Amino acid sequence: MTTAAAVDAPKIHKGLAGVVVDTTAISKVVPETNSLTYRGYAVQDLAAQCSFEQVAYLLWHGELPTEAELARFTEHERANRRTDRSTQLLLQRIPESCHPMDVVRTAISYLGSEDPDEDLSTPTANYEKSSRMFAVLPTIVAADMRRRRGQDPIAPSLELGYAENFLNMCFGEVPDPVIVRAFEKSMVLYAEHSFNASTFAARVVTSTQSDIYSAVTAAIGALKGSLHGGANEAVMYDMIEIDRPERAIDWLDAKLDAKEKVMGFGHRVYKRGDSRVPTMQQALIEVAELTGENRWCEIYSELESAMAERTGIKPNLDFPTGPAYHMMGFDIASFTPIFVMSRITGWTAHIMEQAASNALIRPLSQYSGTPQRSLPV
Ligand SMILES: CC(=O)SCCNC(=O)CCNC(=O)[C@H](O)C(C)(C)COP(=O)(O)OP(=O)(O)OC[C@H]1O[C@@H](n2cnc3c(N)ncnc32)[C@H](O)[C@@H]1OP(=O)(O)O
Ligand SMILES: O=C([O-])CC(=O)C(=O)O
Repeated sequence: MTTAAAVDAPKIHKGLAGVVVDTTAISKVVPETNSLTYRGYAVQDLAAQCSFEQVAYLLWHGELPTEAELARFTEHERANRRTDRSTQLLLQRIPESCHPMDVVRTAISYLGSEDPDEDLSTPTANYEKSSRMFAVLPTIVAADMRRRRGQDPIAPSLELGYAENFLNMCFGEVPDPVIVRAFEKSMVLYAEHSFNASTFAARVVTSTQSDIYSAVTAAIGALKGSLHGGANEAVMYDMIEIDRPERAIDWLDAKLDAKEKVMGFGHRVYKRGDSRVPTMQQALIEVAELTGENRWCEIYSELESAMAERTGIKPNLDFPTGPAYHMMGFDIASFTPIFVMSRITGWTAHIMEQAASNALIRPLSQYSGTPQRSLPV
């Protein structure tokens, strides 16, 4: 028999799964057709044909830039790459024992505290702040990676494009064009993905009329977790633990028997595979062919097919990106900060969209605690 209380009980959408909370004109994820578009363009086409600067412009403006618009955009981006002295000193003081995601989170928070117009949230002000964060983040991530290696930072170049400049600041040279293109594709693929957890965190903060730096800081915190952006690091640690392709299946079975999550697999929205994986998997293969290191691709294939056989669960974007970044030469702990460098575009596009059509985000909960009672006398 259904009780009156059960009839009245609201349906709980744990983790907001399946709940549509707002509209967005920035990107569209269609799990049924395995497609993802940014402002109407298929992400695969953007990854194949566009620079990351063009995609950033597209996400913010809704249209791809003309040549003249791109020239102005690029000039502005390059002019904003440098960190100031006080940011450099701050970055040197953050303990190396902390995760590099803590460094980018702190750096963005500090940028906010330095901005005399921190609380100015007009569309123009927010666009300017977004552009600055976009331009300066690679300098911060590269300097932190080098610091942990005991190396001095390399100043940004005004001559190089976004991807080449970042790689140069990390490694002291621009690597082979295969690496540059694979890296740039990863930037395009990571840039935007509708109401994922970190973007939603940014929108929640924005909805209270807080400032853009606070919203991005919250988003960085959300991305750090291993169920979200942190998975790209976890994938590589797992692959290193597996070590050899012939050990992959036993490793996987032990994980599944222990009811542990296999990092880099599964997705809240895609249940038939992540639309971005084929493009990134191809980039991974190209990087492996260049470096001559087949081990990670072999472990990849073993895990992918055994996971499909045992659970039907497919890889997400973090699965090919982890080993690709490793072979490009990045330190594993910097993988998620690199994701931040890309997703700053999507986050800030959403922050501006939320601010332009705001409603405080405040869902309801159903109380499950002790019924009301009196204080002891
Ligand atoms: C860029 C990104 O953020 S992509 C996501 C990166 N995150 C990861 O790779 C972490 C590993 N994956 C996961 O934890 C999950 O797939 C998530 C969190 C991403 C999405 O999961 P949800 O939609 O919340 O589904 P949920 O976690 O409830 O899983 C549903 C079922 O599939 C299983 N499952 C889902 N993903 C995995 C996985 N990676 N390994 C093992 N089992 C899994 C769950 O155990 C659960 O099984 P059950 O019904 O028997 O309990
Ligand atoms: O959409 C999600 O839930 C996670 C994801 O793939 C992303 O943020 O790129």
